[in-house]
Amino acid sequence: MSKQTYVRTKPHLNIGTMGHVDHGKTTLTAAITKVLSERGTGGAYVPADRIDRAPEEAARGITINIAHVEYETETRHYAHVDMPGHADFIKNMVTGAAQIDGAILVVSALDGVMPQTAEHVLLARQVGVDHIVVALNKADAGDPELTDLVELEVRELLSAHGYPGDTTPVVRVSGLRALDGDPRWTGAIEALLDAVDIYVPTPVRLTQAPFLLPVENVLTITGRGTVVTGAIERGTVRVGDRVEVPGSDVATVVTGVETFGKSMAAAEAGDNVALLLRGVARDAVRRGDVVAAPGSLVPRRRFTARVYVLSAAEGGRRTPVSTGYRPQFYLRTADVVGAVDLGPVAVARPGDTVTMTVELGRAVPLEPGLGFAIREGGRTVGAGTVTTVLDQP
Ligand SMILES: Nc1nc2c(ncn2[C@@H]2O[C@H](COP(=O)(O)OP(=O)(O)OP(=O)(O)O)[C@@H](O)[C@H]2O)c(=O)[nH]1
Ligand SMILES: [Mg+2]
Repeated sequence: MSKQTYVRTKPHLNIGTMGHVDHGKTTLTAAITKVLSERGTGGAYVPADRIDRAPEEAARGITINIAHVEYETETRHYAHVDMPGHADFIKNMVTGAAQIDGAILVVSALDGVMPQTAEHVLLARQVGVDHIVVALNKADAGDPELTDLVELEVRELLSAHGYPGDTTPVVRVSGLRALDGDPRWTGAIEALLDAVDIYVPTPVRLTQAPFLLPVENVLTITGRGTVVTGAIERGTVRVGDRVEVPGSDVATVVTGVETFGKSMAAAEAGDNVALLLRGVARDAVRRGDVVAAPGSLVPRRRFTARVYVLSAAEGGRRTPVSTGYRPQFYLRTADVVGAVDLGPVAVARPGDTVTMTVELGRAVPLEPGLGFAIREGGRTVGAGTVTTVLDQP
């Protein structure tokens, strides 16, 4: 792969922008890279039209999924995923959020809390994003008193989902005006980044555990082979390590490790990487699989879970679900159909929290505490946590 080498000098964190469609996530992401590239702490300016470029084009240039950009503050190296706001892209949002250590919730000061603002906060809570910083964007165009109301509304939304809404940093920004170089607004971007540096703690990484990488994307580099990308959930990996894809017959050796186009001697939990796998066919591994240390885990199909069924007001179903219901389950990067058994209760109404047994259509790595989303017909209808992993029937 590449000749440049990544030198680890600062803690690495994964962060992302989320929020309703058109509230300015991509513009803000571009503005962050511009302000930081001018500050000179590290990372290059990535214009919005490059952040939004299609993954197919990125694949030609190899390495990480295009929605990721990297930048550095004085104290940290960040990989930033710009999550799409449109409802159709919640699938990507779930994948993105599953691997971030903190999120920047982008809310337009002109529009306030909108349906996907609320849905993203709910999903973030569910997939284990513990720290959210709010960017009240488009503050250049908003009336200050209205913006105060929007701020209150966002704080209430966060509190309603178990975040500390009263103490969450809320920073008024204008991605657009910061891109123009207006000092008032580049200063606001600096304030936002300071809030992220201070408010989002450096997570404890499980570097000693057996290696596990949930596969986010699979690419082919002509002449070199198959590359898988994603954020390492636990353990470490280096060139020459043996790995497998549990539940498939893929058992191979890692022949390249990269992050953002730079090769790495060793990658560890939290790092966003591309791994080159020796002799693996493109279709032998797919998004939703995991690459793991040999023999370290066995995929399972059945589990019990505590599940919150979203109310109609939250964008969920209007009618109850009952035993036999077969929605899609989003676990790590996997998207699998599952049959629901509600036991003696038999029925769960929108707004209820229930215990259920789930039998997935395909085995995936499961463990107590793993969060997941339940979707049906393009919308999120539930959110849950695995409580017990059951043996295969
Ligand atoms: N006035 C003003 N307009 C902005 C600002 N930031 C973004 N916009 C405009 O809002 C529109 C949407 O911006 P994007 O950055 O594409 O929004 P997004 O949230 O990434 O949209 P999706 O990815 O489709 O969900 C564009 O027309 C931007 O120019 C801002 O700070 N102030
Ligand atoms: Mg966007």
